[in-house]
Formats: sequence, C-alpha cells, structure tokens
Amino acid sequence: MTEQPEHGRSFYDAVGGEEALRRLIDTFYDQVLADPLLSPVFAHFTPTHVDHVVVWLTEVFGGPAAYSERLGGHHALLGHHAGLAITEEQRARWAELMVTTARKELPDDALLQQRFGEYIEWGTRIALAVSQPGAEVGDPGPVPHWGWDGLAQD
Ligand code: HEM
Repeated sequence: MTEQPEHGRSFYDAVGGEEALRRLIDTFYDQVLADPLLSPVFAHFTPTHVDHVVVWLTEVFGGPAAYSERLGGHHALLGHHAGLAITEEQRARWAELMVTTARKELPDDALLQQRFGEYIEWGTRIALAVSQPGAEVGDPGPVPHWGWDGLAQD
C-alpha cells in the first residue's frame, strides 16, 4: 500500500474510506444521469452500478480487495466497458464531473485531489480504449493500486 510520510495514512483512509467514496459516487451519478451527453450511455443504469464502482475504487485506493474477491477483478471491470464505443467528448465530460464532485465530497487536500484526478484521467482513457469496437481486453493483470505516488508498481 502506498503511503507518503507527511500524509501518513493510506490513500484509502485519507479519502475517507467507503463512506466518502459512496457519497462521491452517489452525487456523481446524479449528475451523469442528468447530463445530455452521458445519460444515453447509462440507459441501463442500475443502483448496483453505484455499489460496484464504490467497491472498485475501494480496492484501487488500498482498501479491502472485494472487487477481486467478489466481482471478477480487473478483467471483469474492463469487460463492462466493452462495446460501449465511448467518445473522447463523453470521456472528458465523465472525468470532469468526477473531478468537480471530488472537490466537493472528498477532503480539501491538494495532493489527494491531484492524485485522485490523475487516477480518473488514467482510468477513463483505459475505459475509452477498451470500449472501442474490436478492442480486446486480454489479460490486464491484477486490479491496479493507486495512492500518494500514483500508480503503484506492485
Ligand atoms: C476511472 C474510470 C472508470 C471506472 C473506475 C469505471 C467503473 C465502472 C464499474 C465498476 C462498472 C461496473 C458496474 C456494474 O458492475 O454494474 C462500470 C460499468 C460501466 N461504465 Fe465505467 N468506469 C470508468 C469509466 C467510464 C467512462 C468514461 C464511461 C462512459 C463515458 C463509463 C461507462 C460505463 C457504463 C455505461 C457501464 C455499464 C455497462 C454495463 O451495462 O454493464 N465508464 N464502470
């Protein structure tokens, strides 16, 4: 788990744990579903979507590894985006809404907000890539870990 001396705690704990991630994702999807560019992409949205995104982010940021244990891990996550044909405009809007929601819902800590934004930029580019027609997920390896130093090389 990545830690930074002056911040001390794991990135997951500093973010505020599962409770903060749930607040973030609840607020975020309220906006996604009201957004004319994104709402058509989420036509089949269900409340379990919120749960699963929270479980994913929990594991990525160093909390319990429940996405790997219960929801199929990295391969399954990428597979959920297969065939969606996400456009760059949609990706950028998704990322922008997530980052602006994080400014309201996550702690007001410059490094935390920066690393969170970098993860969203990285993750949304991968989601766009695997969503294109004919793209193959292959073997993406274990769920990535992201923290005070960005992507952990573990
Ligand atoms: C960091 C970036 C992203 C993360 C962590 C993420 C996370 C997830 C997760 C965990 C699921 C599975 C939900 C479930 O099991 O119900 C999912 C599905 C989905 N994601 Fe993403 N996502 C990202 C980027 C995007 C972007 C940029 C878009 C579109 C603009 C998108 C559109 C969707 C859609 C439409 C589904 C539902 C697909 C289905 O019906 O199964 N995602 N995402």
